[in-house]
Amino acid sequence: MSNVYALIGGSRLDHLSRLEGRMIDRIDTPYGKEPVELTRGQIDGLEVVFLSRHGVKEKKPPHMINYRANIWALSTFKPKAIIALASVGAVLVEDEIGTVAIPDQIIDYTWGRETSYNTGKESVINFIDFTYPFDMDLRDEIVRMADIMNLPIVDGGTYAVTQGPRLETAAEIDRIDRDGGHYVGMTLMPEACLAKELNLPYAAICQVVNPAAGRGASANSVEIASNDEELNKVTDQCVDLAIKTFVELNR
Ligand SMILES: CSC[C@H]1O[C@H](OP(=O)(O)O)[C@H](O)[C@@H]1O
Ligand code: HPA
Repeated sequence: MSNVYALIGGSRLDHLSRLEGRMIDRIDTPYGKEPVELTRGQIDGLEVVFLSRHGVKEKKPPHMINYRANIWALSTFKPKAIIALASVGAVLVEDEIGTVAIPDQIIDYTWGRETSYNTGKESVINFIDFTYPFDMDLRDEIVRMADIMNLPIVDGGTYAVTQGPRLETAAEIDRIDRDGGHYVGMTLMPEACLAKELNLPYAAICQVVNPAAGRGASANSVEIASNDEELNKVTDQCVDLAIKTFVELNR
């Protein structure tokens, strides 16, 4: 098989209509009975495997996603890079709805999730270096491609991962702000550290869909409606940015 690149779609993208020669794989993993459904195909001559993080038919809320199975299933294709799309709330008021950010740091506030492939039965524990949670070369490539595409993005920022599925309180967002968080979402952990344990270059493209709790006009202004044209346009731009980055990496 030629080089394969992996795209993870989040709450705003559960299928990739641009895939040609589409094939569906259901991958069994050691991490639960349910196989992980992946879609494979070509875009611009490139082999792409697509994962809908929340599932295909049944939608798993962020705290119930089987992250270990998802990343394991992707790893069976030995992807050269994984780009994850994620919707976020903006902690800072200057980051308006529609802002695209390429985060470079993570603060993890989740609990009770399976965060490792270490089982306690191995003779060697895999203590990964997680100083820089995203693959910096892949991040740089995404940022460079956004520049070539003339797509405005925020280069960097800290993604705070909350447990969900409830949204945060205003005080929790104030705390995240004091801690140095810029974007808030519920899914990039443990996705990022599991990818790192398996040595898979992983980076994220985040799309702001609402001001975080207490930072916007309304109490709960999460806007994930799939019929919102402006937001859909930005999601398409994020997909385009990911695919063009893959094409560039493959040159
Ligand atoms: C009401 S927030 C919805 C959902 O959006 C984000 O998911 P994803 O990263 O898959 O786009 C967020 O983390 C929540 O899970
Ligand atoms: N909080 C947590 N996750 C989110 C948000 C939010 O405000 N918006 C989109 N995903």
